[in-house]
Amino acid sequence: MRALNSRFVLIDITNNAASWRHRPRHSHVITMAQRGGAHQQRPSAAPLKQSHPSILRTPMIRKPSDRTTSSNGSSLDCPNPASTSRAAAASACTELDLFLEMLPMRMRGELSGHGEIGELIEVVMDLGRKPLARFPSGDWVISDQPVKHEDLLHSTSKVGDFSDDNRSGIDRCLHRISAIRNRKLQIIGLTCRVGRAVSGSAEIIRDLVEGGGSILVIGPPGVGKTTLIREIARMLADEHMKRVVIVDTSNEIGGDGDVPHEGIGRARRMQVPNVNMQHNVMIEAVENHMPETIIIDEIGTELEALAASTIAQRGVQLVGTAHGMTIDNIIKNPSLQLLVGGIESVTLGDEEARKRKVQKTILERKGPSTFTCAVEMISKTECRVHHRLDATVDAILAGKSPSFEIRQMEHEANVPIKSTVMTKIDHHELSDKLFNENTSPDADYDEEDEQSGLLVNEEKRAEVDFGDEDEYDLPIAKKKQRFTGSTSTRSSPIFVYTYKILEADLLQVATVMGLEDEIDVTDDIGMADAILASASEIKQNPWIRGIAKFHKLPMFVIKSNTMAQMVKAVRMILERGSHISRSGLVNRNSSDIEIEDDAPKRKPTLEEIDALEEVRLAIEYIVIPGGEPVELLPRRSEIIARQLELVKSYQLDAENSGTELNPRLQILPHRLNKRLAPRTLKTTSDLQNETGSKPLTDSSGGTSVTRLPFLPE
Ligand SMILES: Nc1ncnc2c1ncn2[C@@H]1O[C@H](COP(=O)(O)OP(=O)(O)OP(=O)(O)O)[C@@H](O)[C@H]1O
Repeated sequence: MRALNSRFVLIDITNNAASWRHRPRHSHVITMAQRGGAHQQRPSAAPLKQSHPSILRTPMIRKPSDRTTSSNGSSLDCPNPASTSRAAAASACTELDLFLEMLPMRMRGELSGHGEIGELIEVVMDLGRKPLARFPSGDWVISDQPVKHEDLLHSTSKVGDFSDDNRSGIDRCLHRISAIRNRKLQIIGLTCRVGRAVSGSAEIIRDLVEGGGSILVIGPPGVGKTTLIREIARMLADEHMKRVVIVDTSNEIGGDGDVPHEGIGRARRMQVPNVNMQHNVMIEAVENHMPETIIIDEIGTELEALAASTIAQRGVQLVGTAHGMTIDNIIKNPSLQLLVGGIESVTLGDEEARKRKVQKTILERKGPSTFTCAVEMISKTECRVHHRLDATVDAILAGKSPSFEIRQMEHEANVPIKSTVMTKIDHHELSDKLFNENTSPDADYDEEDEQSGLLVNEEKRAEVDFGDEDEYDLPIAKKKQRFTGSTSTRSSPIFVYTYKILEADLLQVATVMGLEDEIDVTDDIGMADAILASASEIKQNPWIRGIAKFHKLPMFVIKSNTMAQMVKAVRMILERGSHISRSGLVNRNSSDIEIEDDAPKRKPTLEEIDALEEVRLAIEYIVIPGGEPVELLPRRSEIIARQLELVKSYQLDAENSGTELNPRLQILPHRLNKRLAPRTLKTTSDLQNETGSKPLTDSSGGTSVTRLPFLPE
């Protein structure tokens, strides 16, 4: 079993992997042999190695007459689409051959001999740079000769017109060719992605697809979202005889050209003339073509989210994708919030707040979420399933841990092999959970599993995970530079090795503080300048201290993974790193450097807690992600002073927007001066004297404020 994070309770619902190897009812993996006809196996003489057995392809018919000679005398494996009709070429060659043919001759020769050519993901051609091929195993330099204008011209001449989103394709193929232009709009770079219909790729969520609910697929670029929903379209149209309409904004699901690719089966495809019209076409699909299911790739704007919610309200099953790592990203994205029902801040009465045991100002879901369930794609063969999206959103907004199921699939056979139901919980909740609960985190789930024919392990087992990987993490790009800086003038950032703290959170905080060039993360402890860990993890795993000692690294410890603590940690790490050498960063007394809470030493009153929580929620859910100001409730002046401290600890600005008798803060989406000035905490009278209704200046006295950058989706 793979190592899991200690913040999860893991209940393995499979006794062994074999119990999941049986297919869900009615399901079968469609292989090329089973589908026959157009999906027959490639003749063994085919020149290109294709390692994935379930990739749909047109049959390879190779006759001597098919071989053509290019202008430079080279022999090609496929007929030249320019000399025959594109449709004929498509049926006579594999799509990969057509893809390779689009590349300049010198690159084609090198690339087609590569051992992993069947798994090629992308070819990247940037003017004046060496052309690169991206494989699952990593990037590969195709040629030492830099890309020339002629190379780009050759490739663009082989593809269709570029639409306003700078994307194009090859007729009846699923490849996506994306252009980068210079300021004169000339093409100076191309990203050529190999598109494939991967039969069986939707087996991992077959039960959700067949269940008829709307499904939101989330994942980072390139993880396989489009491939998954293409297969869902085919599955629903061909196996379940549903009326499926695909709104194909970039022709990526159904391929380029007017006749859609066979990978979508009987599903119909509507093209979108202009990316800004995607939402119109979504509504048109429902109004004109009586679909039972609508498939839509890349819901990215508020209008598209609105159209999706309209479609869902009309009882049509919706399968859509959005960029983002987790549902939390969608909640924090103001354009996409609607997909999860929208969010509002609600102020409860004293009585209600006491009854619910929550602070007075809480965040709540505004309405029903557009999608029934959500799938967070971790990789092409692994995903997290949130069976009830609204319950997940409610849990996140209430600061609780959502329940989800992790599913894995055998790569080659596209057969689901493992499923685990998980709840992410805090350590102090852990022991209660382990000893007081004998039930699954989601009691309804057992029933559903049994109904859907999944074998459920009788002895559901709760485990604490002590592995290295955070299941809720997704990998991010990490720089691998060694810090060799001497003293005050370090040119490279300080590298932090985080332990059980999301690297993305740390980077996000650094970006918000404008310090992204000064601090970075590394997963190589040998390269790190400091370790940042959470106190609860260190309690669980005291050996981390040994590692820190061995590498002579200072260890900064935060008590909770809040943004405010992270801001303080960044500041402290940089303060220490900015004026001392690497050896100076060593924590000589080898004790942890604790990041103190901003909270007062005395026990805070309920009113204070309520007021500070109001600030935290407003900043983390509205001001930072939405870039909007938030006006807080009127408070007593001492409390406002505490709120202001907290606002400033996020490096944000605030103004007094109330009256003298009824002061209240408005948090502004401006960040304070980037310089690491010591914090000066203002008293309430300072606040009233200084601000009136004007924005507060920061401690450096500067009044110019820059707009807070939007956080990545
Ligand atoms: N199950 C799979 N097996 C093999 N290859 C796959 C699979 N899923 C996707 N791929 C390949 O991975 C690449 C990226 O896939 P895809 O375009 O579906 O990703 P995406 O998440 O939609 O990306 P983006 O968000 O950038 O549009 C493609 O080359 C595709 O052929």
